[in-house]
Amino acid sequence: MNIAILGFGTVGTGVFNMINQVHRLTENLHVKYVFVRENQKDQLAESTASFDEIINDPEVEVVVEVLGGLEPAHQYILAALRNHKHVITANKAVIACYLEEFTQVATENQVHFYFESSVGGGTPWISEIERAVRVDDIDHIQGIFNGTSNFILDRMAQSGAAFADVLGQAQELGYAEADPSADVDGWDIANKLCISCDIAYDCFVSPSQDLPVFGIRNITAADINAFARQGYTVKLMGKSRQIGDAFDYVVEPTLYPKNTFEANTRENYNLISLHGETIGDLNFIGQGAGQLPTANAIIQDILDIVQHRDHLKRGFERQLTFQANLMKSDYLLRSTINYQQLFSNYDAHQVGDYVLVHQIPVGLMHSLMKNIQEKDPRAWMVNLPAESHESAVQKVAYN
Ligand SMILES: NC(=O)C1=CN([C@@H]2O[C@H](COP(=O)(O)OP(=O)(O)OC[C@H]3O[C@@H](n4cnc5c(N)ncnc54)[C@H](OP(=O)(O)O)[C@@H]3O)[C@@H](O)[C@H]2O)C=CC1
Ligand SMILES: N[C@@H](CC=O)C(=O)O
Repeated sequence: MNIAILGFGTVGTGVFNMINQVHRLTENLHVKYVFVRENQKDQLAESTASFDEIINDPEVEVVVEVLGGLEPAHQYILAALRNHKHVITANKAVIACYLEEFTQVATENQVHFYFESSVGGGTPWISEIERAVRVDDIDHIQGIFNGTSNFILDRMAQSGAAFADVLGQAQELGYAEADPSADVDGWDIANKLCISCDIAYDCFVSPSQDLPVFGIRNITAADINAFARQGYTVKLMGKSRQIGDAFDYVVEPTLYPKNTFEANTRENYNLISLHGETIGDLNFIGQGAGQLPTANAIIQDILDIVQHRDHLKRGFERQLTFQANLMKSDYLLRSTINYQQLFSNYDAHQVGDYVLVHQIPVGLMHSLMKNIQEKDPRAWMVNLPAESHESAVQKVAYN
């Protein structure tokens, strides 16, 4: 099978090397083209800077898109599908925006559009949601979906290193996005959560700036230490619940006691979970970022095409309504501004360096936080899930 790889960065290089060096089922795979920028076209025998050469070559059956970003990735994927090439991509930003369109164009042209590596890196997550929904309605998705932010939080907690230094290490290791603000501000998780909801709920969820998304840019060593001293760990989580015809969706730092799976998810690993009616909770752990785990998942998709293992096709026909305030929760907020008036309708009081806000609707807390950050850009908040709550509040806030 002839393959073209679009992009020769961290992931593209990994796919190229694995196909050429790892001879198990990959021995019948052949990389015919590697699409690069004009000034890099002499890099390899397979390099080309002409996308047209690739899509007009009838010998190319599979196009692997690992350029990143929205354009030209979006147009290249559509052109490849329309030229009857199967497309595999790790690019969650473009999938989150255009999955509905890609699915439709792939179906019209009788080719496959596969994207296992886009969520969870090497962790088999998309394929397991697809299996789960054959039997169950999934009503809850939650997880550590971003390797870079988990690496940063873990290294800061373990070694006391500064945020900027650890981010630099994540970039050197190939975990971070080209623009790492997507990793630290939560938007990479937002994209991954959209894709997961699309498949789990069969309802296309478009990423938008209105979604409640809050990251770890403002976390300090003092925050991490305050929680760690009492046995709690901060994780940047993506969460969604579906209740009746409504669903919610949130990305936020969250506090976990040290004996939980979440607190023990280290380095660049992801821990992603779903809840189904009959299966109960299912947890998946694996490397969520990095060259070889991601390339591995891409090659699994290629082999699914070779072996005619068709993935689930979703029509995105369900009409679910997004409700930012579907759930209430407790938050610890650190800010220099006077919060009294903002939280006057809620039980909110100062405990140590933080304000504890009880049982506030999640979407409302996020929109109030946006207001707070207009006056205090360094403000930060962390969610306290019910299961962490009792002991966390008492220990963290009062010590
Ligand atoms: N790294 C990881 O762990 C994971 C990454 N992903 C996703 O995989 C994709 C690729 O990531 P990664 O390999 O890390 O990113 P890189 O930035 O390392 O690689 C992207 C490559 O594509 C090139 N490129 C971008 N635009 C063009 C263009 N228009 N024409 C030619 N070449 C272009 C870049 O060149 P230049 O540098 O000159 O811009 C770069 O060499 C992204 O969508 C990412 O989100 C998914 C899972 C894990
Ligand atoms: N930047 C992403 C790469 C994988 O999706 C991450 O850190 O998780």
